[in-house]
Amino acid sequence: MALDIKICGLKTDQAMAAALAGGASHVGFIFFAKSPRYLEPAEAGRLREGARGMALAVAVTVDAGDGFLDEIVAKMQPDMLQLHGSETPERVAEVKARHGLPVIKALSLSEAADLDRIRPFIGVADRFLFDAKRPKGSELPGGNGVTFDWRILAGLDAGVDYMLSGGLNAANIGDALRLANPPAIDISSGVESAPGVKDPALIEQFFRAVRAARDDRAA
Ligand SMILES: O=C(O)c1ccccc1NCC(=O)[C@H](O)[C@H](O)COP(=O)(O)O
Repeated sequence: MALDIKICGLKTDQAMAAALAGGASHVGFIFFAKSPRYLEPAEAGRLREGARGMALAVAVTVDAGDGFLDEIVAKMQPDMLQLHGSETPERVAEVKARHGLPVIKALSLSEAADLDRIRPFIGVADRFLFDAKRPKGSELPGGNGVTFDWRILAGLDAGVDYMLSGGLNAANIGDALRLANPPAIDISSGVESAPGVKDPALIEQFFRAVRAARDDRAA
């Protein structure tokens, strides 16, 4: 089974080049002003050009209004939108209809009961991104480098398409793939040398770890 890999929070040509060289299927850009990964839509538009035809460009927003979404779509031309706030199923449907783009809905999980929150979005969101809950004191809904108990995904209805996210890195990706067997994975701070600073060497190391884990499973 193919594994989609999203490298999120890209800000530089060097990090983009490393993500594409490793085989990223998705590249993500953050439009949340408090994030150290924030990019202006026009700059994200410039960077995403380098990925055209190689990886899908994802615009990550948090409870964004129509005006900001319109600007992002016009200046960046994303292939997908990731809604990473407290958007309702109705808002997800509205955003999809307004922009005609597939939507990834991010949901934070910490216990099996949280899986119930997925149900109202089924048939509305095109894909889910399951992340950890934000730690106390963090202003960021994502990009916190925190994992959740991947074993709760065993209770997920078959056929729910999702990206496993939250605190992944080269050291734990083997366990994550073994325990959850996700169709897609997403990583941000695990390939950074400091908040918001992607490290091409860490990106390369992550892809190597993914390949090694998959080779082990195939053997
Ligand atoms: O990364 C951010 O700064 C961010 C800020 C606001 C909303 C979402 C954000 N990130 C979204 C992502 O898809 C991250 O890749 C995801 O949360 C995992 O991050 P990490 O735990 O650092 O790998």
